[in-house]
Order: sequence, then structure tokens, then C-alpha cells
Amino acid sequence: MNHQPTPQTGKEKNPNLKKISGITMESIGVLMTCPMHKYLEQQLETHFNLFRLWHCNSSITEFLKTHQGNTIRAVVGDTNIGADAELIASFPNLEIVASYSVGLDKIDLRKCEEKGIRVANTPDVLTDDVADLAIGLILGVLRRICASDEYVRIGKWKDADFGLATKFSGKSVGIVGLGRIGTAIAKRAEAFGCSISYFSRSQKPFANYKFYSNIIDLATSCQILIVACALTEETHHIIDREVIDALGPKGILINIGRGAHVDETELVSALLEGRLGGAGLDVYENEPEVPEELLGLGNVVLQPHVGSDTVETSDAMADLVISNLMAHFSNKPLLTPVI
Ligand SMILES: O=CC(=O)O
Repeated sequence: MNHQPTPQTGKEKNPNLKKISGITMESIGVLMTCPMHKYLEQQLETHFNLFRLWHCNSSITEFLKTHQGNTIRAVVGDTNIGADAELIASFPNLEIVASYSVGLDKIDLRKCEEKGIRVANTPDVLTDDVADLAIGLILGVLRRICASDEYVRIGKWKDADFGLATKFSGKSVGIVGLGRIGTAIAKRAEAFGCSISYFSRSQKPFANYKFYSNIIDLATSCQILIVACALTEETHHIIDREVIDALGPKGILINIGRGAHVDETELVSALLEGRLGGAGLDVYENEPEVPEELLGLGNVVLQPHVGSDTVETSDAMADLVISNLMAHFSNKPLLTPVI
């Protein structure tokens, strides 16, 4: 989730952000945990007193050698570095963690709750992009888009036709987690004529899709299994050997959730042994490390955790982070509260 600067200069206060009169925020200490989106950094710098943890070797101990811990009243983290127990304990005046992500797995929510620290994330604005990428990964794997692109580029087409791929339209799609993103994926897959089923903690009354209360049954019944749930203690390694074997040698696994949803060792061996048909992955257990074995496999499409990384969505996420911080420091309700 490293972003290139977008065309804005970012020097001006964004006119789209609500003006909160009478409140000076420039003295409020905000700590950014790692480089994210340049526009977000510029906006934070414009509106607040911004500190960058990576300027101190990403070490809180280093940071505290040169800065007062009590200066920091807000933390902006992301999917790489959020707010763990050590960070929360280091800043006694911390009031809010505003995450530049929808996922909350890098935030110690229990500690935040205990200490009365508010938490906000960036849901909704990124739903379309992540759902689009899930469909892109399915098409990438089934229609072998990356391999056929390379085939053209290296001139192999002149020697022979590329060969056949696999049809997507009409396949059965199973979704793990029918939240905002899972639902957006379901809608897109429906448009491809796919039958949709899902697994989640409870049946969703709004959904007209077949519900499975057991993930093995879902994996057995579908051809494409998509992981779209939040990473929690319960969903860690939810895709284990049993689920992978239930999906089977013709099944495709798509992961746009978190790497730790999948037992990566089991995934790699299933792909190498032909017990799984293919995989489309945006996330990995040890990012940015990707298992070496996957790099040589033609039935796998790999993305570098870029589900929400478009200019439009990244700007919208940044605006939401700033708006949440401004709302908090002007005693207004958070726009997207978690705690
Ligand atoms: O992975 C992306 C996010 O959580 O926003």
C-alpha cells in the first residue's frame, strides 16, 4: 500500500473538507506511522502538527528520544503499521486512531476500548475498487490474462496460438464474508451469470444468495471461492487444508482480504501438488514477502496488496481520515466510527 504522489499540490486546505470555524488544529500532534498516500500526508501537514514515525527509523523508542510522547493526540496508521499495544502505551494523550484502511487488524482494538481511544476507518469509499479487483483476479486466473499478455509481448504468438483458457461466466461463486465488499463482489459476479452462495457468522436477511453455515460445505459447492471477510482471531487461517481440499483441483481461490486468512503453506503445497486449480492473490501472510514457489506458477495471479489503490479511492480515503480527525477535535460525531 505505498502510493505515488497524485497530481494535487496538497498545499491548500481541501475545500471539500468541512470548514470547522473557530477551532485551531495546527497545534494538535498527529503521528503518521508510515508513508501512505502523499496527498494524505500533505493534508495532515496542512491541518495539523504532523510527525512521521519513519523519520525515526519507524521506532517508537527512537521517536521518544527526540519528541515528547504527550504531544501526540492522534495516530494515522494503515495496513502496514497501525496502532499496537506498544504504540498505544507510548502516547498517554492519544485520543484517536484514524486508520487509512478499512481493515482493523493492525489496531489493538481492545486496548483502545480500555483506554477510551476512538477509532475510525475508511469503509465504503473503497468497496468498488476492491470488488473490481476481485473480479479482475478471477478473470486473470481463468482467462490467463497475464500469461497471454506475456505471450504476445515476447513474440510467441508468431509461432503458435496461445491455447485455451477457462470460462468465467456462469460459474458458481462462493463468498466468505458477505459484508460491504462481499456484497459488491456478489453483485458483480451476478452480472456474469454466476450463482452466488456465501458463508458468514450469520445468515443475512437482505441477501438472496444461498447461505452456508459451514465453510467446508461452501467450498465443496462452489468453483470459485473468494475471501472477503475481516481478519479476526476467528477468521485467522479460515482457509486451511480442509477448505482447500474441499474446493479441489478445479477450484480457484481468490483472496482480497488479508494474507493471514489463508494458511499459506497449505495453499502453496496444494497448488504445487495440483490439489487446487489456481489462485488470485492480493494479500500474503508476510507482506511484502511472497512465497518463492508461487512465482513460478502459471495458474496463479499475484498483486501487491493494491485492492483500493486507485487515485480516486486513495484521495477519498485520505479525505475521510482528515474529516474524522477534524470531527473528533471539534467534538462532532465521527463519520465512520469503529469505537
Ligand atoms: O487492505 C486494505 C484496507 O484495509 O483498506
